[in-house]
Amino acid sequence: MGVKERCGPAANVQASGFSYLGISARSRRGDPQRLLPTTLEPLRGRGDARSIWGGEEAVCRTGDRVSDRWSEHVSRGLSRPGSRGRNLAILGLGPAGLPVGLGPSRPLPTFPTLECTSDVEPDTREMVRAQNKKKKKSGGFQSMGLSYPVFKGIMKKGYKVPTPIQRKTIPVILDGKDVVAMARTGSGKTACFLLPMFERLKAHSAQTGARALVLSPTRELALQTMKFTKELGKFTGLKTALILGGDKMEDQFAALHENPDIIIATPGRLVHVAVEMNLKLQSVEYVVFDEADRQFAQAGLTEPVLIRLDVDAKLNEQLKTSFFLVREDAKAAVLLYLLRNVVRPQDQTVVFVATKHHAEYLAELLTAQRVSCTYIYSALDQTARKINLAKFMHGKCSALIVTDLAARGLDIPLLDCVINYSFPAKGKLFLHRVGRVARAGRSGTAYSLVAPDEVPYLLDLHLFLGRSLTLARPHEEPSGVAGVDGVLGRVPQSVVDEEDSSLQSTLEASQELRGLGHVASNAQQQYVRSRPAPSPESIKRAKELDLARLGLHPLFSSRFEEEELQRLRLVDSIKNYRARATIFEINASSQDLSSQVMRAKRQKDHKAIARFQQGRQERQEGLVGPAGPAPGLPAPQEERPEKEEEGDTAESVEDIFTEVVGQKRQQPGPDRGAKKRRLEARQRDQEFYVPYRPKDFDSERGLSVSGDRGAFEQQVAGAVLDLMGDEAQNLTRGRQQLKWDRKKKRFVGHSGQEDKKKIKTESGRYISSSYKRDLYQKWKQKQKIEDRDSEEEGTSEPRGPERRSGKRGRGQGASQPRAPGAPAGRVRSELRTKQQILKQRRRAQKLRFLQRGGLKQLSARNRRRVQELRQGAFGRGSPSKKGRMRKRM
Ligand SMILES: Nc1ncnc2c1ncn2[C@@H]1O[C@H](COP(=O)(O)OP(=O)(O)OP(=O)(O)O)[C@@H](O)[C@H]1O
Repeated sequence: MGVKERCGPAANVQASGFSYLGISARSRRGDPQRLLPTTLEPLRGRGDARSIWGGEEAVCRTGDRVSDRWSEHVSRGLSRPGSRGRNLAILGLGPAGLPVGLGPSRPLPTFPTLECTSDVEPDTREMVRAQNKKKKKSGGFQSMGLSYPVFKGIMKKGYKVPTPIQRKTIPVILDGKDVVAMARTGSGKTACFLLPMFERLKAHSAQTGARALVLSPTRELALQTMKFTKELGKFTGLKTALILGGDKMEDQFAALHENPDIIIATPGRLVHVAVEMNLKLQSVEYVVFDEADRQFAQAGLTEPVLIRLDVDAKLNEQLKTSFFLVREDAKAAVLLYLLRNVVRPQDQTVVFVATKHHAEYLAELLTAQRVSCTYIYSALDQTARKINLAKFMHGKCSALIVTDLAARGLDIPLLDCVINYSFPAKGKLFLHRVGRVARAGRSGTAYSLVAPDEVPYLLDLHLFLGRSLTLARPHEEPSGVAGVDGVLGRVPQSVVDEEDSSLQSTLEASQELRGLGHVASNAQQQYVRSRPAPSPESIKRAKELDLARLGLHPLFSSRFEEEELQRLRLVDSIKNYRARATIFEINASSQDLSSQVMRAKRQKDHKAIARFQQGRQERQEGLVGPAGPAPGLPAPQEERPEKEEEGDTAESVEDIFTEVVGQKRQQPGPDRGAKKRRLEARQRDQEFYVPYRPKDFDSERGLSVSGDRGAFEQQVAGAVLDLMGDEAQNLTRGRQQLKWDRKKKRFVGHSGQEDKKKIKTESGRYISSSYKRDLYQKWKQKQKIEDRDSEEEGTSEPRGPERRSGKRGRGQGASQPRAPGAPAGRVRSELRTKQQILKQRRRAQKLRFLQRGGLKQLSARNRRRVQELRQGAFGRGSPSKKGRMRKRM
C-alpha cells in the first residue's frame, strides 16, 4: 500500500496520481478551526491516512478512528515546545490506493479562512467544535471547542492550561446546562463563566438588548470582573456596561443606551436603575451570580449541575497560617509589630477589621506611626474607594485596611500577606479572607489575632477545616521549633509593652486619634453583640483550654533570647501558681475533721489525681489528629474517663465523708442518670459502635444545612455566606435584622421581605419598589431623547441607542435591518448634518484662535488703533481736521 506524505501548504494538491487533503495551518498556531479538517469526516474508518507535524507523523490505518488519531497528533504538535504548528498535511488513501471518498476528478473542498463569510462557515465551526470536543483527554483549552476569538483572548491573557474547575465547568456550561460551581479561592472561577458566556454571545449585536448579566456582591469585584471581561473577551467585540453603586446614574443610563451585550452590575444599583428606566431585561439569556451563593437556590435554575471541587482541602497548601492569642486592647500594638518586624518590607498586606470605625482608626494610627496604609469600607465614597484600591494595587502603600467588603473575589496580584485583626465569626469567611493570598499557585501567609473571646471561633474554624489546632508549648526553646504553620501561641508581653508605649504617646498627642479610638471601641462592642454565636461545643472546649499555660508563638520564641524566655517563665509560674492544699487544710491542725477528710481523700485518689495531672499535661502539649472531634483537645471518648473520675471522685468524697462523719447525703436524681449513661458509654464496644455523626460532620456542617429542602438545595445552601454589615449598627437574629422600635420599645425583626413591594437599595435600605425620582426622564430630556421607541414596543426598556428629537437624519437607525422577532433597536448614525459640521468647524476655529492667543493680539491691535486715532485727533493738523477727528473719537 503506497502512502505518500507531504509537508508544506497542501490544500487541494494532486500529485503522483493521489489526492491530498491538506490544511495549511501556517498562519495561525493553535487555531482549532483551521486545524481540523472537516474533509476528514468521510475518511473515518475507511482508509489509511498519514499526518505530519514537523518531522513527526501519525498513520491511521483502515478501521482506525481517523479523527481521534489525528487530533491526538495535532495536540502533540501543539504541545511541543517551540512548535509553531506550521505545516500540516494529511493524506488520505483508500484500500486500493485511491483517495477515500474523493476521486481524482472530484474537486476537493477547501478549508474556510477567517475572512470567508460564506453561508457554510457557521456549520463548519460547529463541526470543528464538535470535533475538538471529542478530544477531551488532552485537557487543554483547545479541546473545549472554543471559537477562535475566545481562544485568542485566552492565549493573550497567558492562560496555558485550564485550571481543574475550568476543565470541569466550561464543557457543561457550553452544553447549555445550568451550573453551580464551588471551588477554592483563587482557582480561576471567573474564567469559568466568562468563556462560555463569550462563546454563547459570539459577537456584538446592535439589535437585541443585553443578553448576559453578571451580578457581583461588591463594586470592587464588579470592576475586577469588568477588567477580566475586557481582557479575555478582547477579540470578541462584545460590549459591556458596568452598573455600580456610587457611580453617576446618568452615565449608566447612557451606557445602557449604547446597547451592551453584557451587563456587569451590583444588585442594589441594578434594581435602582431598573426601577428608574422600567427595565425588564427580557433579552437576557445568560445570568451569573458571582460569589452570591445566597441567591441562586431561588434563582430559577433548571436542574442545575453542582460541581464541587477541592472542598475537602479548603486551604491552599501554599498558605501558611499563624494564630496569636492577644487581648483585644493589645491588638493594635501587635499589628504594628507584625507590620514592622514580621512582614517583609517588600510585601503587601491586607488587614481585615470588623467595622469601618476600626478601619478609620487603624489607618490614622498606622499613618501616625509612619506605616504607609490606606483603607476601604462600604460607606466610603466610591471615588475614594477606587483611588485607595488603586494606590494599594500599584504599590504606593504597603497595607490595605478593609472590612469584609474585600473578603470575596478580589484578585490583587503579588499580594503576600493577610492579617485578621478581628477574627472572623464564620469558617467560610476565614477561607474567603485568607483566599486573597496564595492564589493561582503563589504562596502566602495569614496571621490572625485571636482575643480570648474569639477562641471558640478559632475552634469552630478548625472543626470546619477538619484540621488540628496546634498549641504552642510553654517555654518553647527556639531550637525546638518544628514549624510555625497553624500554631496558636502567645505574644511576648515585652513586645506588646514596647509597641503599646509608642502608641500611647501617639494617642496622647492627638485628640482626633483618641476620638477615633473611642468610636472604634464602641463599634467593637456593637460588633461583639451582633456577630453570630460560636457553636456550644466550641464554647465548652475553649473553656477547657488552659490558655494561661499557652506557650509563646514560635514566630516570637525564635526571636527571643533565653533571658526573655526566663523572664516569661517566671511571670508564668507566678500566674499559674496553685496552692497544693485545699481551703479545708489551711491553718488546720492535723486533728481537724476537714483536714482528716481531705487527707483520706487524697490517699484514696492518688492514682486518679496523677492521671488527671498527666492528662492536663498532655492537653497542653495538645497535638490531636484531624480526625479528633475537638482540635487541640482530646476526643470526648478520651475525656470520659476523666469525667467519670470526677464523678467517681464526687462519689468517693461522699463515701469518705460518710466514713469520717458517719452520715450520707442523698444524691439528686439527674446525676445518677448521668452516671448510668457514663457507665453505659464505657461499656460500649468501640468495634461495633457506629457513631451517630459521620467523621466529616463538622466540615460538612459548614457546607450544608438541615431542613426539609431537596438534596440539591441542601448541598448548595452550604455555600451561603452572609457577610455582616461593616457599620455594626444593626443586630441580627438569624437572617433577620433587628431594629429598635421606638413605639414598641424593643428590638423587632425586619427581613425586608414582609412587604414584597419593597426593594433593597445599594446602601442596604428598603424602599418602595415604585420609588422613582424620574432621573431617567430628566436625563432623557437633557439628552433630547424621545420616549417613542419604548412606547412602540410596549416597554420603556431602552433597546438600541437613542433617537434625538428633531435631529433624526436620513442616515439614522430607521434603515437598520431588523432581525425577526428582535425589537426595533436603532443604530445611531455616524453621519453628521451640514449644520452640525459647520457648527463644529466654527467651534474648532474659535478654539484655535484662543489657543494662539488671538484675544491678546486683538486687544493689542485695538489699543494701537486708539493710540493712532488719539494722535491724529490732538496732534498737528488743521483745525478743521482736528474737529473731524475729535468727532470720530
Ligand atoms: N487557566 C489559568 N491559567 C493561569 N492563571 C489563571 C487561569 N485561570 C485563572 N487564572 C488566574 O488566577 C487568578 C485567580 O482567578 P479568579 O479571580 O478567577 O479566582 P476565583 O476562583 O474567582 O477566586 P475567588 O474565589 O477568590 O473569587 C487570577 O489572577 C487569574 O488571572
